[in-house]
Amino acid sequence: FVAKQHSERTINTRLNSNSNGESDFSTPDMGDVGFVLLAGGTGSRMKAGMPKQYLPLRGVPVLHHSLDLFLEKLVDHCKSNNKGTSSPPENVVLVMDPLYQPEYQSIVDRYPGRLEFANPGVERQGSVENGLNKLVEMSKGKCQFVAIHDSARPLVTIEEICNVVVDAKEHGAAVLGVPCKATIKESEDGSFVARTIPRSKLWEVHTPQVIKIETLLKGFKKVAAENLEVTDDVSVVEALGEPVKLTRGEYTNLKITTPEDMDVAEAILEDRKSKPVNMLA
Ligand SMILES: C[C@](O)(CO)[C@H](O)COP(=O)(O)O
Repeated sequence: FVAKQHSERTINTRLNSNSNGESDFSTPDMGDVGFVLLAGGTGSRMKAGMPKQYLPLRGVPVLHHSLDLFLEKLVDHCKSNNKGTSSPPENVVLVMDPLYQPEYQSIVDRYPGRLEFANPGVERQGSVENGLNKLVEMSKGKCQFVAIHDSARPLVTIEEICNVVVDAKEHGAAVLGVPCKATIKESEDGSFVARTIPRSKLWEVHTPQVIKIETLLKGFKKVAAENLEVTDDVSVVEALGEPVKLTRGEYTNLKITTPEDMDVAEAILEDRKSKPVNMLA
């Protein structure tokens, strides 16, 4: 009996639902949230001959996991939760190198008005700007918030997405993250330690990063005018001096960067026994 109870609890924790099959977290209205999926990178650290977002993970390219989540699983989740009070997301922009776009045209055609391409910029911020402009255009101003996600983070969960959207709606901007486990040292020259940053203050941030569109547009202007270097999206909000909520995420939301990350991601998906991504195969 104890073993049965334990295994039921484990399963329910994994699925994040109670015994009635309802989720244990709140599902926000996603009707005014658009998704920008960044898949324009070259993945040079992977040394795989092709960008990491196209490498096979559980039989489908890495980026399909996020596409499937935003276009199918999250939509199903919103429809089946909160008794119809959470409308599903309607707009997804896929930022992708024009070289690869023809290969993905048939997938885009399967979601008319819901999925569109944007071209990458030179840096991350350029790609985000292009994706955001496309989102504003395709949603005809309906989207108030943008959720920016790295296609190299295929393990993000519906619960994490719901939590970060809830926080962004309350605070204007929110980012998924986890407290740092390692001690982080700073170096000026890459050879010697300059200082150690108190670990209790450090968070490793992930994506999606969810931001009010109006704020992000304002932030882009400041970043361009002051030539600021930003490596993530909420930095733009920080530059404006506006608050960014840290939403506690999962350590499993890793960014596939080097070859061993693929093995870890495969193992996590195997452990979750997650539903296969077959609609895009
Ligand atoms: C946004 C990010 O995932 C936060 O950890 C990270 O900064 C992205 O870096 P990338 O070099 O644009 O992949």
